[in-house]
Amino acid sequence: MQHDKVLILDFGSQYTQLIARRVRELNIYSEIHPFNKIPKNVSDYKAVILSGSPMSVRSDEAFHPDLSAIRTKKPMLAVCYGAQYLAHFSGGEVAPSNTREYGRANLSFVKGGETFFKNIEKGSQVWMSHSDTIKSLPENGVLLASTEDVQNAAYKIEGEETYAIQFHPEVYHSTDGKQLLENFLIHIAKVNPDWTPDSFVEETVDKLKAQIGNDKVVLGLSGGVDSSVAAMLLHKAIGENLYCIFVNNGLLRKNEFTDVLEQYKGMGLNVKGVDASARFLDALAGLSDPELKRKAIGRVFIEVFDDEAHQIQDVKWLAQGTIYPDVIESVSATGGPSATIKSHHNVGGLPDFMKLKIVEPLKALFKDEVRRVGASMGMDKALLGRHPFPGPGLAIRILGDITPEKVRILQEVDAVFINGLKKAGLYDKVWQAGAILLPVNSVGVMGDERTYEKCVALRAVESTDGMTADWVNLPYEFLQKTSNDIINKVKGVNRVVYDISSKPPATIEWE
Ligand SMILES: Nc1ncnc2c1ncn2[C@@H]1O[C@H](COP(=O)(O)OP(=O)(O)OP(=O)(O)O)[C@@H](O)[C@H]1O
Ligand SMILES: O=c1[nH]c(=O)c2[nH+]cn([C@@H]3O[C@H](COP(=O)(O)O)[C@@H](O)[C@H]3O)c2[nH]1
Ligand SMILES: NC(=O)CC[C@H](N)C(=O)O
Ligand SMILES: [Mg+2]
Repeated sequence: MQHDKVLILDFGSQYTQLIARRVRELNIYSEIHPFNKIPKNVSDYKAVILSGSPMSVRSDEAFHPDLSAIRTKKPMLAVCYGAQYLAHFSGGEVAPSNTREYGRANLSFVKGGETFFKNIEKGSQVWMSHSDTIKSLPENGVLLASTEDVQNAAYKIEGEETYAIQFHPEVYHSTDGKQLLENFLIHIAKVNPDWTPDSFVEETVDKLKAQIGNDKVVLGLSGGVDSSVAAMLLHKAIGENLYCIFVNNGLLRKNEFTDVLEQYKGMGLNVKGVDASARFLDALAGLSDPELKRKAIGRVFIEVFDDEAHQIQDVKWLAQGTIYPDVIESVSATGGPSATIKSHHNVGGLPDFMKLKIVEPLKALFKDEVRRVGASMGMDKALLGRHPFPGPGLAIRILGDITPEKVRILQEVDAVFINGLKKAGLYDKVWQAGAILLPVNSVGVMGDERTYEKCVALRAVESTDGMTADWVNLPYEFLQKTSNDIINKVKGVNRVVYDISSKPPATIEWE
């Protein structure tokens, strides 16, 4: 059966895959292509979406593809850079904006009677991430919506099925984003929502069987959602030939090594715990640059997996629970032009000395999709509900260099915070939480004595996919009690602060 297809042209936005994923939620099939490789058969697509970009249209190197095969021939939706692009090169004006426009905004004006804004009202929350702004609309531009700071937040071109928006409908925090995509794709472009993906589990297990055959696979298992779901998929595909390795990198949460090993009992998986704390801490000694720390950790992980693979013998594959956000923030996914934000420890390829091939069955999915895949395999709710915890662990929450004493302090602080959330019934209302040890000492007074001790920050965010996030409005009473508990129980800390930054412009982790 032939499905209607949507073409997404990638200008390197962090969110391009998120556009594809929102489209997928509407049961519509889409393909992402780099902006400079527009497919020849454009007529096969029912609609085109232009993504955002780290590039500025005002730059000499601005991405400037020839869209004549698309414009006026196909319904087109231009997002952020796309919207600026249409304005800048067609008689409008784009300029650097006076104030930085990142994060939440609300529509203060919505033109009535427009299918594009069907079921979306004035006041609707939209998410911004840009530093250029559209000063004047292109030729035949008609204003469709504004926010308080952005006059030209949405426009269409009269006489065409061309729409442009400055905000990002693909991110979860644009509350009517999905509705807007539905309005454009289904009601304007008349795309048939007939693409229900075949059961991901069934399809993936078949693919894994064909790919791996009778080979042996080593899998990095972390206790987290992604690697556990990847392990279950591989277990279904290759059974006994899957060897799971859980590494203690010395940067786990308090008691996590034993707790996690305990949790896997009874799941039918073959799991081995490897304590490599000393190796990791040695590799990190003296490093304080975030990227150098991440790369050192990535390297030691691979060394440990490699050693284990040699012991098992004849291992051909290394499996990881890598998911899409790990990939997009580390490298440019479609060979396109996105910026590296931070190097996730599990991405970036294998060193030459290691001969294992990589298998990553969840690489195209987002966290909440992974959770749904896990649920469809009947996995434990508590495991699936666990907050994400980064592979480099506390190393990227101890700003600056790492010492065993700093790890101890942060493990204690983190345990007070996380156990407190659980006790207060708040854990499941938060997407991810943790504590950060700042490289700052401040003066305090305890029992009439002067102290000069560490400051910790608490971070709790809500998100669906980790790509955008907002800080959680934790009750004051809870923050008050947690702060007291931390300062009273954890020696070496005399000050607690709460992080109130959204992503973007901040990230969830501090490094
Ligand atoms: N301590 C560890 N031991 C072995 N492998 C690990 C460890 N930590 C991370 N990994 C590997 O790195 C991958 C990425 O880690 P990441 O934290 O993003 O995912 P996760 O731990 O599976 O899930 P979650 O995001 O819910 O914590 C994991 O899927 C796993 O393959
Ligand atoms: O396995 C991982 N290896 C990493 O190197 C890494 N860096 C960030 N994260 C997790 O990714 C999500 C987004 O984090 P950021 O907003 O800090 O980029 C959050 O859930 C982070 O905890 C990592 N996970
Ligand atoms: N997210 C985007 O597409 C940003 C576009 C452009 N780089 C800006 O900063 O305005
Ligand atoms: Mg993890």
